Amino acid sequence: MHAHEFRPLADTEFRPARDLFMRALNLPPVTDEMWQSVSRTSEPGRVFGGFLDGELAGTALTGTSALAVPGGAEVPAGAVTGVGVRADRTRRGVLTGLMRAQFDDARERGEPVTMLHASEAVIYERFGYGVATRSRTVSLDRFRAALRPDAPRGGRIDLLEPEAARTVLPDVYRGLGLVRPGSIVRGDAWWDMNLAVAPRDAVAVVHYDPAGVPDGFLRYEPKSRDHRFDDGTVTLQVRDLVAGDAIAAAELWRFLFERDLTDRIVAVDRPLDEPVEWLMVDRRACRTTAVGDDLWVRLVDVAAALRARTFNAAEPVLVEVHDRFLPDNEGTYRIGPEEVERTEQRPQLSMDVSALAALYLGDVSVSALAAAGRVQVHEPAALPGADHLFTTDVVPWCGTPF
Ligand SMILES: CC(=O)SCCNC(=O)CCNC(=O)[C@H](O)C(C)(C)COP(=O)(O)OP(=O)(O)OC[C@H]1O[C@@H](n2cnc3c(N)ncnc32)[C@H](O)[C@@H]1OP(=O)(O)O
Repeated sequence: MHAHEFRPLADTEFRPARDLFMRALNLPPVTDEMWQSVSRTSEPGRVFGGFLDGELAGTALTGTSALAVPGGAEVPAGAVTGVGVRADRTRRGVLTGLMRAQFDDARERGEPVTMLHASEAVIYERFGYGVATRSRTVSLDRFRAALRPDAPRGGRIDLLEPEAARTVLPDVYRGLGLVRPGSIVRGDAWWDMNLAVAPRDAVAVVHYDPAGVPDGFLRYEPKSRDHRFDDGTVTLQVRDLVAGDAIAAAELWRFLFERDLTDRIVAVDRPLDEPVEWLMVDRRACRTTAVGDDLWVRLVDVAAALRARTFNAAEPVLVEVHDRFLPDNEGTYRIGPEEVERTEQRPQLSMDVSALAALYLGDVSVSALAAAGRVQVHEPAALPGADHLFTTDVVPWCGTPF
């Protein structure tokens, strides 16, 4: 038996922890130069170490952020990342202890929610996480990708000088506000790291409305193949496109479609309902090549998390929540537009807290989870009302890797 210990790491331990994480992902340790940009993501008190017999065996860190929920509130939320356990120390409960340390810390800080992007889909459900947003990858044939004449038009687009991206883009993102449920606050450390890891040929552009106010931006990287060895096609890889309205979005796509020396545009992490095809003369020039789970959410404090979002007008529904990892969340909740309260009444529905997390931002319906056996229905008449309560008019989307 090993002696387990879990604690926040001291500043001097941040870099060894980062190297351990990189090795767990089969990546090389960070260089001194990279550490300059990455180190700020290690917030004092929020980098956790898991020790076996006194030796660092695993790590996980939380970034301080906030999550937009249905109704528009921004809920304080811990962004969990940097999770890794030494390959020779896995399956000894190190991740389990790190998760518990993170949830305790989130509760102490009054964060009712934690969130992450998962390396594998089978890791986090046991800790109560559920898939709360999904995203798609689109691939566009640039030579067929003309916009329809009735596509929204307006404003102007400016290229950013590479050095200006770090100062301009955070302000533009902040100015837009969190554009959908599922969008998250990007702190300074996030921008430091993301711009530092971008390749040197990365391009950023900003869209301005007719009054000169920035209302959207885009970052992409041209990937060219050398025509002496193969067909020499060039793909623009779009990593970040956030727009405040339909005009900015259409203009940013137009900018991509009109790029010279470009054969293909591939955009990752896009909202499922983004109307790119509807903007195009030839909608088949846009193919969805992947749809995947995006943001995983954990309701660390179920009542506080549910109270932070709005629900549609409908009769309250009585939901029994199972939570093996954080059992003080267990119980029956009356969930309605006016109140979320614990109750001793008999539940109409039962579900694991991971299923409730999947419902939280409106990405999936209660009925769909019931059909999959993830929600147990004791009173079938309650199901349509529960669907209506949780439904949102906007498809949730995160769009921020971390
Ligand atoms: C948010 C992010 O940062 S995502 C990045 C996650 N990191 C990685 O994928 C790096 C490579 N993998 C690793 O470092 C480790 O294998 C981890 C972190 C995934 C798991 O760490 P471990 O210390 O082995 O987990 P731990 O021993 O606490 O396992 C808890 C349970 O989860 C299960 N489990 C853990 N990882 C996996 C997995 N990848 N696939 C299936 N089951 C898993 C264990 O079998 C165990 O089950 P049990 O309780 O029924 O026995």
